[in-house]
Amino acid sequence: MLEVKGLRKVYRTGTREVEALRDLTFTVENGDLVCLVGPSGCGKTTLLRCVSGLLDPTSGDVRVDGKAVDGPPPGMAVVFQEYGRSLFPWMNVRDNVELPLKQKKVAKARRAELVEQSLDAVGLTGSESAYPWQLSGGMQQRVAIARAVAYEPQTLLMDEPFAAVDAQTRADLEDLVRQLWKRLGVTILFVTHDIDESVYLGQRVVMLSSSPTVVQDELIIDLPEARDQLTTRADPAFIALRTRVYEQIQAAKRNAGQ
Ligand SMILES: Nc1ncnc2c1ncn2[C@@H]1O[C@H](COP(=O)(O)OP(=O)(O)OP(=O)(O)O)[C@@H](O)[C@H]1O
Repeated sequence: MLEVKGLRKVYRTGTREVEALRDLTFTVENGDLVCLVGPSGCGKTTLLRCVSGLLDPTSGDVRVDGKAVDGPPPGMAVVFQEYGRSLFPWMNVRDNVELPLKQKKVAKARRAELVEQSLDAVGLTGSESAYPWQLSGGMQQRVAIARAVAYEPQTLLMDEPFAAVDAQTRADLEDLVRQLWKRLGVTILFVTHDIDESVYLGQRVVMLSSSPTVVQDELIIDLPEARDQLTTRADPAFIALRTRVYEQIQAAKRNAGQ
């Protein structure tokens, strides 16, 4: 279980202070797929950096299975928005996916197996020898997802991973995430500013206010487990849920303006 309790982050640069996160509390049960949605600049990246141990919070804490996070937790992998910057251009696809496994000291034969399986899972079998710059944006993001999946994480953090790809690729990648989640039983915390995406993907949506950020509301997404881009998005229940999330985000912006 991932627990975020009373998380606060104030950035201090010289005499300037920015209170990015004011007070965030929420939990993600093992095996859940939870989406965090909030307006631009509300501190989503800051939150993920605190959860993944890359940044120290000013106060509050993050626990994974009861243990306080102090540095990157071993069973966690992150997929960032900027795939162009997260893949090494001088390494081919195979080597990019294999690198974290080498760092984890996984034996060679097992590494080869994991690389093959994860590239197959994201539909990239045959692209092992290509370099990132020879691939489309959507394919590069698939490589980043394969790299995270090969690591066999218990928890996968995704920071607006599809913000930079076109709409059709985005829809394919959303379906890929749900498919991998079901197949691997991994816990996913997926951050997005896209309301429709949060409702389509999540079992639960945690809505954040504008900065300084608090949890505005949480919503259970009681849509059928089997989702597809056409029928789910046309379902009146989907439309009602997205309207609720939209209203909450608008309310959060109004409150911030006061
Ligand atoms: N290193 C830093 N130093 C000072 N302020 C920062 C730093 N990083 C982020 N901030 C500030 O903290 C706030 C939250 O930023 P953050 O990038 O976490 O938001 P976000 O929700 O991920 O943004 P976006 O939706 O645009 O990706 C912003 O006001 C930002 O300017």
